[in-house]
Amino acid sequence: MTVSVFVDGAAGTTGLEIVERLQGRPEFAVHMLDGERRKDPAARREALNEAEIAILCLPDDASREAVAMIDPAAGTRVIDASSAHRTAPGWTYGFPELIGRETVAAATRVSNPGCYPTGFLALVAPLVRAGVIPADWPYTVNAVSGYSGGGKALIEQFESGGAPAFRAYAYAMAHKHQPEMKAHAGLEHDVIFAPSVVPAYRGMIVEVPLHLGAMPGNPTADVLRDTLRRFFDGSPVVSVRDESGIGELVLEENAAPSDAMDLFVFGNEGGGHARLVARLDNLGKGASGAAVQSLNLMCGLDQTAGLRLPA
Ligand SMILES: NC(=O)C1=CN([C@@H]2O[C@H](COP(=O)(O)OP(=O)(O)OC[C@H]3O[C@@H](n4cnc5c(N)ncnc54)[C@H](OP(=O)(O)O)[C@@H]3O)[C@@H](O)[C@H]2O)C=CC1
Ligand SMILES: CC(=O)N[C@@H](CCC(=O)OP(=O)(O)O)C(=O)O
Repeated sequence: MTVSVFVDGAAGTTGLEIVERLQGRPEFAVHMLDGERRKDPAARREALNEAEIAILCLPDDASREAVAMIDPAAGTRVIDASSAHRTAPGWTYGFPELIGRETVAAATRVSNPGCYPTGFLALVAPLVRAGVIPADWPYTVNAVSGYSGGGKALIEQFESGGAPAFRAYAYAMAHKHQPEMKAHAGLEHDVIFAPSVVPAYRGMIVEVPLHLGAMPGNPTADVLRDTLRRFFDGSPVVSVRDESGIGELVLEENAAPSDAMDLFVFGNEGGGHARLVARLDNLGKGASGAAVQSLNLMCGLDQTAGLRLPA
C-alpha cells in the first residue's frame, strides 16, 4: 500500500519537518509543489484533489482556502497544522492520547493541536476528566517557546541579529490558542495565557500553576501525578517523569528535534501548591510530529513510525 500525500506549504517550517519525517518511508508517495507553483491556486487545487491525504502547513486563511478547494467527491482526507479548524464542527482534534486513536484513525478532517495547547491539554484535560481538579477553575498558563514556533517570519527576526533575550507577548489576552485550550479541556472559563519566546530554535515549557489548597477536596500533587501516570500509561509519546531531584528545566539553544512530550508535577513541602509542567518540541509533538502521528493512524500504521522518540 502506498498512500499519496500532498504537503501544502512544504517550504515552511512545519512542512519541512513533516517531509523530513516522511522521507525514506515506502508507505507514502509524498508530493510537493516547487517554486512559483507553490502558491498557484490551480496547481494546488489539482494536487489537493489528487492526493489521498493532504497535510496543510499554511497560515490559517490559506488553510481555509485549501479546504474549500477540495471537491468532496475527490475523497481527500486532510490534516491541518494551522489553527483554522481546531474547534470547528466536523473536525477531529488530532490528539490521539486525548481523543482516542480509533477516532483519529477514522477521521477525514483532522486538526493538529496548537503547540502550547498540546502541553496545557496533556496536563489539565485528564485531571478535569477524572474530577481531580475542577472544570470551573480559573486556570492560567505560563509558557516559553523557541522562536521556530513563530514560523519563517519569527525565525528571520531572531536570526537576523535583532533577537531579544526574552519576549513576553499576547497581552491583549486573546491569543489564538485560548479557544482550543478551553474547549478540549472542557473548561467553563477562558484560561489566562502568558506566552513568551527566547532565542532557542525549538522547544517549549508550558506550565500551569495551581493553588491546590484552595480547590474543592484539596487534591495533592501526588494524586495529580498518579492520575496523569494512569492516563498516559503505555503511551510511546507522552511520559510522566519523576520530578524528584529536578530543580530546574531548561530549553537548550540547539536542541535536537523530538516528538516526545514529558510531563512533571511538582508539589511544595506542605502541600497546597503545585506546578504542572509540560516539556515538548513545538515542531515535534507540537506540530510536525503530531501531524505524522495522526497520518500514521489514519493509514492504519504504527502511530510512532517515523517519529523521533528516545530509544
Ligand atoms: N512553527 C511551529 O512551531 C508551529 C506552527 N503551526 C502552524 O502551522 C502552520 C504553518 O506554520 P509554519 O510552518 O510555522 O509557518 P511558515 O511561515 O514557516 O510556513 C508557512 C508556509 O506556507 C506558505 N504559504 C503561505 N501562504 C500560502 C498559500 N496561499 N499557498 C501556498 N503556500 C502558502 C509560506 O510561503 P513562503 O515560504 O513564501 O512564506 C510558507 O512556506 C501555521 O498555521 C502555524 O500556526 C502549528 C504548531 C507549531
Ligand atoms: C513563538 C510563537 O510566536 N508561537 C506562536 C504559536 C505557534 C503557532 O504557530 O501556533 P499554532 O500552534 O497555533 O499553529 C504564537 O504564539 O502565535
